[in-house]
Amino acid sequence: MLELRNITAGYDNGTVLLDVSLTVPDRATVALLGPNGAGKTTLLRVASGLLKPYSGQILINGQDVTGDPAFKVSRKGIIHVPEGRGIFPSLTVSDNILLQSPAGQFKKGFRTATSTFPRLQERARQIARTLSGGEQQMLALSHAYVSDPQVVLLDEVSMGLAPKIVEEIFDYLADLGRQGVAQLLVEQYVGQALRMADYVYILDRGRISFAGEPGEISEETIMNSYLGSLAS
Ligand SMILES: Nc1ncnc2c1ncn2[C@@H]1O[C@H](COP(=O)(O)OP(=O)(O)OP(=O)(O)O)[C@@H](O)[C@H]1O
Repeated sequence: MLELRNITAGYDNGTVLLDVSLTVPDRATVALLGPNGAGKTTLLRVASGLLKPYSGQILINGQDVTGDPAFKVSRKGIIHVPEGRGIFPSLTVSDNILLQSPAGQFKKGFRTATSTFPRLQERARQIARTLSGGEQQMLALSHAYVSDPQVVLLDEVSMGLAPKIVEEIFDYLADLGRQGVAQLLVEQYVGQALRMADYVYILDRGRISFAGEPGEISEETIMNSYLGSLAS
């Protein structure tokens, strides 16, 4: 279980998150929604140890990891698939999978990645930057399969992809969920996120404005709240 407790965080030019608390229970899919600039990416960066919060705590299975660097947080089972895919564009597919795999487990990692995403097998020697957008996203997502994580933080993994590929990517996320991997999902496709999620949080200007189950809120209410946020 991943818990963020009363997180306040930001950058040199100002505070972005104000007293944010959020829990990702074991095996659950949690959607983190909100308008542009609300602080969703910042929250994922705090959760993965990339950004140290000003105050508040980050706990993994009850253990306080606040202030731990990202590599230590990832060793505890929190994998971050960042906005913009987070692959090494000038390396081959195979080398990217090598870097995603736990130390000494490349062969197993490669088998897992290519049985999940057969297209990566065909393109193993290809330089990652030359893959299609969908294939690059599959390569980014393979990190979540090969490293046997507890929780995957997914930042707009559907961004910039054709609708058919987006559907395919969501199928992979559903599959990952069935394997028992918990997910914290930042997503622009609100309807799809609501269908997949066990719990939903809405972030508005750095504060949680809603926390509950998907059945408690409609897509329309969420979209209207985005517009309200932009108008004010
Ligand atoms: N590295 C940074 N340095 C300074 N300010 C930043 C940095 N990254 C983000 N911000 C600012 O923090 C605020 C929240 O940004 P963040 O990317 O977390 O929002 P978001 O909800 O993910 O937005 P979007 O949906 O547009 O991706 C914005 O005002 C942004 O300009």
